[in-house]
This record gives sequence, C-alpha cells and structure tokens, in this order.
Amino acid sequence: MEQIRVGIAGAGGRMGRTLVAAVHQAQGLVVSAATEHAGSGLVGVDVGEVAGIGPVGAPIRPDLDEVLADFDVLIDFTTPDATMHHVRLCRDAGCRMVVGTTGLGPAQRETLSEAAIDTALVYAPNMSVGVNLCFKLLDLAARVMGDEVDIEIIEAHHRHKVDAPSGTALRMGEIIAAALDRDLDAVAVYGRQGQTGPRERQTIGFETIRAGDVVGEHSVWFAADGERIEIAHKASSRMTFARGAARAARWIADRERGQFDMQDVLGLRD
Ligand SMILES: NC(=O)C1=CN([C@@H]2O[C@H](COP(=O)(O)OP(=O)(O)OC[C@H]3O[C@@H](n4cnc5c(N)ncnc54)[C@H](OP(=O)(O)O)[C@@H]3O)[C@@H](O)[C@H]2O)C=CC1
Ligand SMILES: O=C(O)C1=N[C@H](C(=O)O)C[C@H](O)C1
Repeated sequence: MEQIRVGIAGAGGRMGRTLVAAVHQAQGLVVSAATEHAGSGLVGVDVGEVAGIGPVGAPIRPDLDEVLADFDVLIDFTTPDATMHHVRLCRDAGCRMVVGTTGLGPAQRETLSEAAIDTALVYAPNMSVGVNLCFKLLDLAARVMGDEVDIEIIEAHHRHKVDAPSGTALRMGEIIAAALDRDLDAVAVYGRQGQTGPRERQTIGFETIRAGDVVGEHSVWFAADGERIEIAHKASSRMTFARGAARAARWIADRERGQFDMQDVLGLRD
C-alpha cells in the first residue's frame, strides 16, 4: 500500500512536535514536509530531530508554498492567520487539510467552508475520541434535561493558551444551544463579576481557567434543584489530539472535496 505523505505546519509548536511523532508512528502515513514561521530558528533543521524521534529527511521550511508538491495532506495546528494563509495555498493546490487551530472568527470559518468547495478538509476544535464522545453525550443531556437545569461550561488550559474560551468549550456551547433551539450569541455569558442579578435559566455560562501546564480539561454542568449531572473530559497528553489528527489525515486523504469534522471521521454523525 502506498504511504500517505503528511505535511505538518507549525512543526516546532507544542502540538506540531507531538503531531510529527504521532504521524511517524501511524501506519500508512509518513512525515514528508514541515513548516515554521519565517523567523524561526528551527528553519532548516530536520523535523524529526525537532520532535525528538531522530531524522526523517524533512527539513523545516519557512513557507508552505515551497513544499506544496511534497505532501498529500497538511495537518495545521498553528494560529488563525497562519491557517488562513495555508488554507488559501492548499485550496489552490488541491491539497487535503486537517485543521485543529482554534480561535477562528466567523469570516475565517467562512474561508474554510469556501475552501471545501475545491478540496477536502477536516476542521475540529478537538480531535480526541473522548471529547467527541462527550459531544454526543452533551446533545443527549441537553435534550433530556436542558430546559429544567442551569448549564455551565468550565474549561482549564495551560498558561500559554492565547484564545478563550477554548474552541472545544465553544463547540460544546453550540451543540447544547442547537439541541435546545437557543441562539448561542444571545444566551452566552462569559464569566461573571459584580452585581450580576440572579441567573436567568436560558443562559449558558462559560468559565475559563488558565494555569500551569494543564493540557486541557472541560466540564459541563447541568444543575437542577436536588441533582446535578457533570459531563467531563480531562486530557493528560497532547498525544490524544495528535493521534486523532493522524486518523483524520488517513480518512481525508482519498476524499475529493467537502468540509468534515471528527464526528465524520469517527463515524459518530447521526
Ligand atoms: N483541535 C485540537 O484537537 C487541538 C487544537 N489545538 C490548537 O492548536 C493551535 C496550536 O496550539 P499549540 O501547539 O499549543 O501552540 P504553539 O504556539 O505551541 O504552536 C503553534 C506553532 O505555529 C507556529 N507558527 C506561527 N505562525 C506560523 C506560520 N505562518 N507558519 C508556520 N508555523 C507558524 C508557531 O511558531 P512561533 O511560536 O515561533 O510563533 C508555533 O510553533 C491552537 O490554536 C490550539 O488551540 C491544540 C491542541 C488540540
Ligand atoms: O490550546 C490547547 O492546548 C488546546 N486547544 C483546544 C481548544 O481550544 O479547545 C483543544 C484542547 O483542549 C487543547
């Protein structure tokens, strides 16, 4: 069987290094290209050395357009601006993508959707199997209990994380709001301070913690008088996200076009 060639954008980052190791370990995939931003001291260094797995024959390049012919699928966990640049290049070149970058605004999400007219991509704020199972459980819990409970989404991440709430927390909010036929923009409350008044039932609260080296934790409360359901997920290693991304790369490689997420990759779509 022919190997699927995978490019890693932002290969020197926390996720980038983990992705290189995960793709290297995955059957049927090979790390064939890697990028970092142009000013990075890692440009020119073999990406396998950067990831601590020994040389793999792919030096880190300063721009994706130099290596567009060297991969079949790009995995991109970088920044919103970098991802937009990569999406435009991959769309023009017909390369498949797996995008994990969070913090995208509405116009940037629209750019992703438009790229899917010409190429195939997976975009998901969380690639772990456990979180994607939690998404299904949240939909069920909201449908069964949603109108009789107060719903709060609490997330914790490491001190380096630059966007809040996390992409996962926002997706959780979207799933719950859709299940309850609520408009998330109208009902979301991001943190509380001062004279807030009593809680309104329809609101969906988001609480953010940034501290230390927490990999990623999400907990959703469905709180009634007399009982509370908590649906929680704790990631203790970035490898859980990276293995999911490698699985998505294998899944998307032979698709022509369209936007998908991990529910599609994992066969969880209704
Ligand atoms: N979907 C999921 O399952 C997950 C998503 N994420 C998301 O992934 C993203 C990255 O997270 P993390 O790895 O912790 O962040 P890091 O800051 O560690 O990594 C991002 C990397 O991208 C690099 N970069 C910036 N601009 C460019 C560019 N133009 N071309 C190539 N590389 C570039 C950065 O370089 P430099 O630092 O030198 O600027 C950095 O090395 C975040 O949005 C995070 O929320 C994280 C975990 C799981
Ligand atoms: O930045 C991170 O680290 C993570 N980001 C993702 C998010 O914003 O949801 C997923 C994961 O929790 C780790």
